[in-house]
Amino acid sequence: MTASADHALLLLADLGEASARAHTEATLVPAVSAALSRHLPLRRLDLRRGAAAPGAPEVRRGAGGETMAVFALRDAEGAVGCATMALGDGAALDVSPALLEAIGRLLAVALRQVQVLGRVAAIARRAQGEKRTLKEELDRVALPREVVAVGPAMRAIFQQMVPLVARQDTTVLVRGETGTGKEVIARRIHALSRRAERPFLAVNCGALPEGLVESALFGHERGAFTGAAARHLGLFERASGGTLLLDEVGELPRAAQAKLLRVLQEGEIERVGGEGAVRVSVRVIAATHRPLEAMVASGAFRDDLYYRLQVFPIIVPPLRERPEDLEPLTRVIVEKVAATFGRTPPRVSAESMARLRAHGWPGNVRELENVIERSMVMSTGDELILSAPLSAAPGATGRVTTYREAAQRCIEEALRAAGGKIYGEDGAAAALGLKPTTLQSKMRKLGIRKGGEKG
Ligand SMILES: Nc1ncnc2c1ncn2[C@@H]1O[C@H](COP(=O)(O)OP(=O)(O)OP(=O)(O)O)[C@@H](O)[C@H]1O
Repeated sequence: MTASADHALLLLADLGEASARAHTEATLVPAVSAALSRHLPLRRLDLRRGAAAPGAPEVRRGAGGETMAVFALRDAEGAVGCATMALGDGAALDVSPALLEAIGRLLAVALRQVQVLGRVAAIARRAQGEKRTLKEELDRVALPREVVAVGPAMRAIFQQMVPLVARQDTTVLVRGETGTGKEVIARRIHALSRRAERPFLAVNCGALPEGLVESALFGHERGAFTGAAARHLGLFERASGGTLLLDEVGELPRAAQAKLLRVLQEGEIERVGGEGAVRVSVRVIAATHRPLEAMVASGAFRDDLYYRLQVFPIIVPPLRERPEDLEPLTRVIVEKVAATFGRTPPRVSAESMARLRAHGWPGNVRELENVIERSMVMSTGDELILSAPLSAAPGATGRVTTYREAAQRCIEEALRAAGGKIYGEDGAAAALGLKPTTLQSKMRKLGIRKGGEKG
């Protein structure tokens, strides 16, 4: 008995439909097995990609009375593999070589199709993965909303230099006037570095009392000096694995400079009163607004340390040299201050912006923050009324909030103007209207050294 033409057509139609629905090899075999079972006493179906098949379909009796039909999976493009069907009793009579060949063609097409679909799915998965990685990378390097870098100089710093240097452990020297955003840059480098999960610590070297500089940075052992009641870990050890910002690095006394050089070169510190070296892994970012070259020339700053720090300098331009940043900075700061006041951000009129543009900003972004904060306190409506004058005092950085800071700044400026000289008619004491000894005592209390060296 031969399968009727109708029966064969129905079988092939069912098989074609079932295979078209399968998208993976794993779902193809059960789907086509189910379709075949509706027309034949199918016990097992085995599809083997790449396996050699007989030239013409073979039908033979297998062990246990089964009928085994072995035929090639071949389509217009060539051979794909081999199929074996185990059929129940008497089926042999129902499967003609022509029907087996037709089944073999349909299955070959189906196998090629799931193979292509598999490849497409893999490509899509990879593309998805790449898109995610790319997006993660973009998110990672994208600036947080509150950091403004619109002008070309700041864009180059935040989009090119910072991501580049963040990947390595290089020492970075950030130079720029006070309040330009040196610490913002240092934090960004840390955030994009492999140390991001470890601490970021910042210290203003100029604010450390001279006698305590080394202990603050490198720590001390118990009993290292009077008052050292217990072992104290310095900033280098506390920043372990992370980043340490040494702000106003030019203010470090020479002895501390030598120790800093050792950390940078050998990755080792020695606690004050300690006997051995302690290994530390800390990325150092130094910052300064001082002309380090002049300090090297005068001997106040070690030249070897200077060259070690200069490996990757980042120069931050003052706010007056990046007018493109002023308006977005104003907007961001107005929003930030409004949020802390729990208010809706007021509007900044064109006239106010013009006034802000005309200002010189000696205290840079910090001064702008201060001006906006002060103006916000005074303007209660929905428009920002700028304080007049803009800054509390010409040249003020806008950050001076305590007597200590004001006094420090005042003395530092007088010392700078007098070239570090305290005594004499052209000395800082005379300029401040103080007795030299009074000035010296104030300097000691405030931790100020003359001209950044030992005072
Ligand atoms: N690009 C910027 N976008 C937004 N805010 C900024 C930006 N630059 C600086 N600021 C803000 O200005 C203030 C001063 O910045 P920062 O402390 O980084 O300056 P600095 O150069 O380190 O100052 P100093 O020389 O006094 O140490 C901070 O409150 C900071 O958030």
